[in-house]
Amino acid sequence: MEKFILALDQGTTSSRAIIFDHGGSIKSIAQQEFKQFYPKPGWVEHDANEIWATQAGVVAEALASAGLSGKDIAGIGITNQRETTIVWDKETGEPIHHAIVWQDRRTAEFCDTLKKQGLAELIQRKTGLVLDAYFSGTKLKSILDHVPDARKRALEGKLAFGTVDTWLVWKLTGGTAHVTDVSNASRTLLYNIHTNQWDDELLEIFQIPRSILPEVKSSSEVYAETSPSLFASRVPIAGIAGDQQASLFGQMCLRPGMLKHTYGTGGFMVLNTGDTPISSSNHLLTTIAWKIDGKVTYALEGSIFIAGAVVQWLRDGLGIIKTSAEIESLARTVPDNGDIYMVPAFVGMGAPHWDQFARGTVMGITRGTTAGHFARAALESIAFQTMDVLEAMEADSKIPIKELRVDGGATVNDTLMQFQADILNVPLVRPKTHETTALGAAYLAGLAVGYWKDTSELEKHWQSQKTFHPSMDKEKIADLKKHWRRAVKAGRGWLKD
Ligand SMILES: Nc1ncnc2c1ncn2[C@@H]1O[C@H](COP(=O)(O)OP(=O)(O)O)[C@@H](O)[C@H]1O
Ligand SMILES: O=P(O)(O)OC[C@H](O)CO
Repeated sequence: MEKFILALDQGTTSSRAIIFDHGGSIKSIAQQEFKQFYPKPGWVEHDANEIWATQAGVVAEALASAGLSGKDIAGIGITNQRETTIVWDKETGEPIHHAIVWQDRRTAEFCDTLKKQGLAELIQRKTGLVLDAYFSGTKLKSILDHVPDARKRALEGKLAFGTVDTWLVWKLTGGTAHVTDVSNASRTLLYNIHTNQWDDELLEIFQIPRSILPEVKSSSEVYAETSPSLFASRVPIAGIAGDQQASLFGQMCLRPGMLKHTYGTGGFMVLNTGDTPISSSNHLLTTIAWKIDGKVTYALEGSIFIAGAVVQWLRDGLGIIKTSAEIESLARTVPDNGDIYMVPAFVGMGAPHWDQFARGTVMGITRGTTAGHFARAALESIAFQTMDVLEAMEADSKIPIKELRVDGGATVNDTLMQFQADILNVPLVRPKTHETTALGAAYLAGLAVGYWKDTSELEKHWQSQKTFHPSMDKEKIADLKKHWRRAVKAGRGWLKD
């Protein structure tokens, strides 16, 4: 009987379950949004139990709508919002605190203190990361420091830390497996990407007891089987990768020099650099793409904190659109941005600026400014940020970028895609399968259980749906860039005097 691969794609705003067939096509899909908590300005939390409940719910829904059960699934792949930090009690399985989300800025001051102690260079050398509140290490420290007795219980071996992948595997296995994969571990500030181990010196700097950490595995292997209480038959959990690395894999960027950009809540450009960890001179991250069959593949990454989230803000914060899709028709009510520039530094700025204390700005407002201009400026802000990262990527890799493969929720927006191709002066290629992140996780799992033979079989699945060709004149591009740069400058360091 025909079998399928189930991918769990646990994103920042929603949990998705997608069932893929042998040709890499979607058999069924289910998605559920969950609640975002903003307890203080700059803080972002999730309820880890709700993450699990929505994830389990969409798995049941996807199976039911395809008319399948656990016995039809050859393997499960997991991909997840990265860096988001969860700590739970090993005995009860209860989280001891809300998950602190990757966007959360509460540890910015602590990062600054470490910078003043001159530790940024050492940390970057070992982890490939910029010392920033974005990553898990300082979030984990904050939970251990603020939840009563947490540090003591951690030292007694009673607590478990995990990124979302680890939490999902723990729940799927009924609390028997405490594992993560290299791609997620490489986002913690605690993992040495050169020795491929948790690093004692880093653990000391961030005051993290080793006993709380999961075991680090490859991205494609059978980690464990699902608990008998979940499905009628046990299903192997066989692939794990952080969502941006999974999308690089799903986009079949398997060779050095290939890159993709994902437009989700944030925006993430990732370049495959092969077996060489390239150290960035332009404020990008050196990170692990995946480890398969004992071989580690490295990547360069430019992380933008707010991409599609600016559209959500227009919808939920300002209320000037009712659905995300409406931004496109609203933006088209005006011929151009009317000289409005929006910099959505709502949680500081990531690559290549790395300013924890920047905040959002809208520059150039006049009496003639309309909601249409706001919509256009919001879309353009996503594209301008991507441009900044692409320029850093070209400077670091010395590779002129000839085309950009794109994916993620905001790529349905043709106006954004065309403006992006224009401002980059590079063709944008949107693949047929929008769900490349989930597909990447499915591929990693399917390879581990022999569902697919090798990556050359998978490469045949990748197909372009549409290419956006650049068509803007150079003077116009230069003018837009100049104004964008001035707007970015205006919001830099806003929280500092
Ligand atoms: N038509 C659209 N135009 C622009 N952005 C959109 C559109 N539709 C959805 N989005 C944005 O896409 C994002 C969701 O993409 P997704 O890849 O599901 O993200 P995540 O994995 O981070 O949850 C949201 O931030 C949403 O605002
Ligand atoms: O949920 P996404 O798709 O915006 O991805 C979040 C990233 O993994 C954060 O590093």
